Amino acid sequence: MQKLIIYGPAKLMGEIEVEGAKNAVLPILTASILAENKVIITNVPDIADVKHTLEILKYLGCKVLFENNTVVVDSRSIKKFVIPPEYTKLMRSSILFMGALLSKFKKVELSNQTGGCEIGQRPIDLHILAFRHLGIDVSEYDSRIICKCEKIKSGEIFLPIPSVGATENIILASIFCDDKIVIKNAAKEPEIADLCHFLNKLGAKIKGAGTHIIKIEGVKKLKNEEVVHRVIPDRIVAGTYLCAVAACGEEVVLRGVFPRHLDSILHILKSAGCKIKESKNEIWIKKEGRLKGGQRITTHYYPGFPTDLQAPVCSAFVVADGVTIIKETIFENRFKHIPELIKMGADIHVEKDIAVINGVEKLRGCRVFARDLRGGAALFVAGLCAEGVTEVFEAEYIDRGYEKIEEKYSCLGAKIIREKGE
Ligand SMILES: CC(=O)N[C@H]1[C@@H](OP(=O)(O)OP(=O)(O)OC[C@H]2O[C@@H](n3ccc(=O)[nH]c3=O)[C@H](O)[C@@H]2O)O[C@H](CO)[C@@H](O)[C@@H]1O
Ligand SMILES: C=C(OP(=O)(O)O)C(=O)O
Repeated sequence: MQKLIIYGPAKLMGEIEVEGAKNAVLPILTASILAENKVIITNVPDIADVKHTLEILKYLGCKVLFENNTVVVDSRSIKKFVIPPEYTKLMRSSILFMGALLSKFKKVELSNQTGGCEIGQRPIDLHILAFRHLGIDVSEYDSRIICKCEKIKSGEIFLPIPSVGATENIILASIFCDDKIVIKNAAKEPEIADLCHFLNKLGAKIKGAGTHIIKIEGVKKLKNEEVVHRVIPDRIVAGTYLCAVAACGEEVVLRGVFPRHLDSILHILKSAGCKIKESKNEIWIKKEGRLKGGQRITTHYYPGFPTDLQAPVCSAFVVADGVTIIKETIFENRFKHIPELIKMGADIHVEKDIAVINGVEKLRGCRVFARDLRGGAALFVAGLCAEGVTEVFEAEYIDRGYEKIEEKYSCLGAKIIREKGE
């Protein structure tokens, strides 16, 4: 078990380059099995979920190289369309191989036991309903899902919830459809636009990505040429840096970010007293004194406040002056960081999906356990601003989505070491 030992309180100063987005690179790597030639993907974060995806690609028969944040995938040798549970269990987004393998082979078989963090029930009913609507025969036996079809039929799909994963799976399954597929109430997250941008480079015909209506015109074949694609910056990693500066104070410049992807968190932190300036690819943040409470934060689909930043922002407002209310509307079980924050001295009351935070002057370091990725990041942020030593156990959760977190925050002046835990 990995643990991060943080010697707080830290003042964060300096400049940092934000890594590529986990939630964009995972579907893009999955989509790379469709390419007719090599793909070169740059700005790939060196995180556990990327390594797991590469393991699946290799298992399927792809040739894969990962060096210096660049992945080269050659899927011309891909042979398999069945993914065993030991691979799907590695992470949640293994479910996206359903759509990609269906496009490739018109059949796919995988375990419905996908891994990742337990933050809610996370059913895949909308993925399956949509597949059936496209003429795909979907059956489930012994926790395995088997999908097959002769062709992908045209049509319109209305998603009752703008699910990110369902939107991506439908897109991946649709690129060779017999005419046109329209997804209504599609998810608008920037990572979906990045996936579609990549697929269009490969030769797909997708319009409307980033809006609620996505139109896919089926193509017979993709282009046989090498494609290079740079993954968009990780808005959640960037948002976590912003929360850390808001919690600890001082002055940081985030480089290589898209500020427009971060509007919701920037708005909240500005209202809470942080000084922030944005330019095309940079955000400057300065925080002096205590953050102002009094904020009402409700998670929502993009461009609303992201559920993935709910835990990190919670750690920032734990030490704010005043009461802050956070409502989690996307996942049922995403407050697992709160009992750990309370151990550190936070004053938080949870009633169903609402957390009421009475800001305290300071936190004190102690032993805490990460229970999921973003909850782990929240404990890391809390450890940075706490007095004394915080040990964050089960740091493997954090490693799913943050590249070398201790090294990056050390560059900003924090004192952190990583150790094998007990
Ligand atoms: C790899 C990736 O990109 N993960 C992100 C993706 O997860 P993921 O794609 O799993 O999230 P979804 O947008 O699908 O889930 C949103 C809500 O819809 C529900 N739902 C979803 C599908 C379905 O078939 N039925 C159903 O009821 C889920 O339980 C959840 O309550 O979007 C989430 C919401 O922004 C983020 O927290 C995750 O970081
Ligand atoms: C919940 C997350 O990821 P995943 O959907 O991969 O579990 C996340 O990135 O916060």
